[in-house]
Amino acid sequence: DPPGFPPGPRRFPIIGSKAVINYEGMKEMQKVYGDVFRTRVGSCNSVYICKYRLIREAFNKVEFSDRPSWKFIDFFSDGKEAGVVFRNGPVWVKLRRFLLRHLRDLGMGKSRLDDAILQEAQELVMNFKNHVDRPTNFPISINTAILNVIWQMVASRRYDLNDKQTKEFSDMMVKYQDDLMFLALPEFFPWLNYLPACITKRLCRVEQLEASAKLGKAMMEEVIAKHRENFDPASPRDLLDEFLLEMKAVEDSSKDVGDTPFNEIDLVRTIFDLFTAGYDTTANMLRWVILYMAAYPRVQLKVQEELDEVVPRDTLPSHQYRHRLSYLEAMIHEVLRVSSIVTGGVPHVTAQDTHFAGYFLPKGTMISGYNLACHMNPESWEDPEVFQPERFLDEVGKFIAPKVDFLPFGVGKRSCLGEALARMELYIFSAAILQNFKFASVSLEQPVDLSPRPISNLMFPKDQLLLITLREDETLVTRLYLKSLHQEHLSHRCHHAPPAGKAIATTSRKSHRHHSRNSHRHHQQEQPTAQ
Ligand code: HEM
Repeated sequence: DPPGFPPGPRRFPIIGSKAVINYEGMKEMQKVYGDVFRTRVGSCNSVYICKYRLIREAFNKVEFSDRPSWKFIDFFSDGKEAGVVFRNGPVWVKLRRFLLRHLRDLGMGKSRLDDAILQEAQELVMNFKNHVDRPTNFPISINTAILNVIWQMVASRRYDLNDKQTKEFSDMMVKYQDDLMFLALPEFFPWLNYLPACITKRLCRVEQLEASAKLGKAMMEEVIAKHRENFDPASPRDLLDEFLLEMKAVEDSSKDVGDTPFNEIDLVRTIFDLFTAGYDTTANMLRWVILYMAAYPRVQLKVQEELDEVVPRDTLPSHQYRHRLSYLEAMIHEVLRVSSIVTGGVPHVTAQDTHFAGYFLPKGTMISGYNLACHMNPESWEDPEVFQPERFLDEVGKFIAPKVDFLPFGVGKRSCLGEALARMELYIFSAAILQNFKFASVSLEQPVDLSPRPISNLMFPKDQLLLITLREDETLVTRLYLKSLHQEHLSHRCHHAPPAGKAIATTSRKSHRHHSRNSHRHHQQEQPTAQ
């Protein structure tokens, strides 16, 4: 390590050092080495920043805003640097600005895209009905709904839930992400390059990746070709049209426009980037929401009571209801916090030699803003391991947006481009399914498994069986049981709650709700019945 480099665990030749693989591992290293430390995988150093203030300070600086120039990342674009996620310099700046502007204009986080998401939510609810009353895995329709929202935004197109091509595409995206990790191996273990080519190829899953990339590219190219056929420069319909418009401007320009992202390769890769960045993340966040609701039935019930109070049962929860659904918003924030789905963020590298937090970081040092450390910081979050949506509510039950130690979408110049879209999707999809369904573990003997399935820097939930039931179909017995459970809970927390049995017989649904809505300030932690 160069002089002044952050400290870290002992390094060994070839393999590197102890790595951060989970929360406990991170905490242990933070305790020994401080908020900024180094690990080493093979021959690559990686610096972890584990304090919110420092992550924000670093990621707001240009010199911390580059991505690693990994050759394997450009596999999809035939080895050419392209797209937005792993792009650096002025071309990245141009492309990021273009995307942000048009995503905003297309209604990201506003009402226009709201309609597209509502349509998908309706389809999702219809599809979930096929999975009720028997143990089921997460319905695959979650993937299709999320894919369709991106397709609508990019190319005004949606696919049927049962469409064969969608299934192929969705499988390909998941497989591509998993396989890509293997292609990364020679980047960290350069000696692999000296093995016979056929062995390295097999080890790095090159053939599988080639097949996935071919399929992905063919689909993108088909969509682009169709768009070109009826492209009207006077009225761009979607992001793809806006991109074609920029490409035309570059072609028509008599001046030298310098390096530009507006060309065919960047177009295909940028669309692919939006899928890789926005599909698995959002789909798995929705799965986390479902799992946490199944594990914490009382939280689920409170979300549903609030929904019943604010949104008419026969109406889908469009964005106009959002500001009145404080508990739902708090629940989503709490799931974002505890799941910390993009745990280590997407890697950055230093663009030049730099000094930071008392250390020297040479150009090209890989930096990870470790958001899980912030999300579990006891200085900001009381009992951080406890799942408690109430922490995001003020004393009158109104949602309060967190100001520090909350960065599921990153922070600074490279922060998530699709944050507003992802938030809108999480809100509408969670509200729509919780309005209609109840989620539970299959049995008390088979509790919900909230331990993550870590894949590189991501924390995805594990596949598992769940029980989905229709809310309208709840038998009177279940309803009474749930009410008594709830009432019992209130009488534990809230001294003025009436005795459980009596409340069922005499309390009207409205006043019952009144108790539950006002009681969250008395609540401590809701114990999961299934955990
Ligand atoms: C719950 C869902 C999502 C989560 C948790 C999430 C999280 C993140 C995080 C942590 C980063 C890295 C920030 C950094 O490097 O400092 C990121 C980058 C990015 N995200 Fe998201 N994201 C989500 C959904 C989406 C969606 C729906 C889209 C768009 C369709 C999207 C597009 C992007 C892009 C393009 C980048 C790279 C930005 C750049 O390098 O300039 N994300 N996201």
